[in-house]
Amino acid sequence: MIRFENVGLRYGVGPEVLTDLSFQIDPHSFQFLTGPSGAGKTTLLRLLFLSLRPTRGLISVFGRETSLIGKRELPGVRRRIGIVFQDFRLLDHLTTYQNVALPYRVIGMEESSYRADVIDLLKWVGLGERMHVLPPILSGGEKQRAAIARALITKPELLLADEPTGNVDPPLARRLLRLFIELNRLGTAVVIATHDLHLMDQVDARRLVLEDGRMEIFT
Ligand SMILES: Nc1ncnc2c1ncn2[C@@H]1O[C@H](COP(=O)(O)OP(=O)(O)OP(=O)(O)O)[C@@H](O)[C@H]1O
Repeated sequence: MIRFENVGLRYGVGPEVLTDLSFQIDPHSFQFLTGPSGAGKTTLLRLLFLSLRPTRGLISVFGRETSLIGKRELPGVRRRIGIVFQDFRLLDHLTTYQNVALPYRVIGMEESSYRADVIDLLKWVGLGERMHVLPPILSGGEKQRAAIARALITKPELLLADEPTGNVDPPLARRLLRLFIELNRLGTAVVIATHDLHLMDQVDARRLVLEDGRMEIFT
């Protein structure tokens, strides 16, 4: 599904933040991406989401080499990937429902064709009662779940989540983890960036560990 071959990444003229990364992410797989603060987890997620290009090496996504994917094709490839950002990135002037429906709205779909899906998904993440409120009055955990629902609405083949339990208490973190596991069971490959050891200890999953720009894999 995703393949990195000797990938290196530097920002501008700075030092290499990621060095010689070679690994694969398989369809339907579940893995954590971890490592100390500043190790490059967010940078790696941005490479996976095609919002950054490697400075050397090759990345292929869904069987296509990313350097050959043109700007006009990018939205189509990205629709197959869901991403939950560390800072949620919800639009404050749209309700929870409208935020989650946004990926459909931007491609001009009729509301009647997705309304029931959006409502079902909001119920699934426990926001059935909060769908008509604006994000500024949601709690941190509710925002987190709204961001997760928005990432899932297009039924992505790959879900990327950056510290998805960073702002929530342990019971909610466990609930979110169960949600990701359930999603994975339904067929989506999942990559969760986290440095929450307690969270990782709850699942027997592959760990991609970044340290000093290099990756070690524990299966
Ligand atoms: N836009 C940027 N320009 C220059 N340097 C950057 C940029 N973004 C990140 N860096 C640097 O790249 C390195 C990796 O950062 P990154 O945010 O990917 O790490 P991280 O593992 O996600 O950290 P954290 O766990 O604290 O979120 C850091 O040294 C950071 O300062």
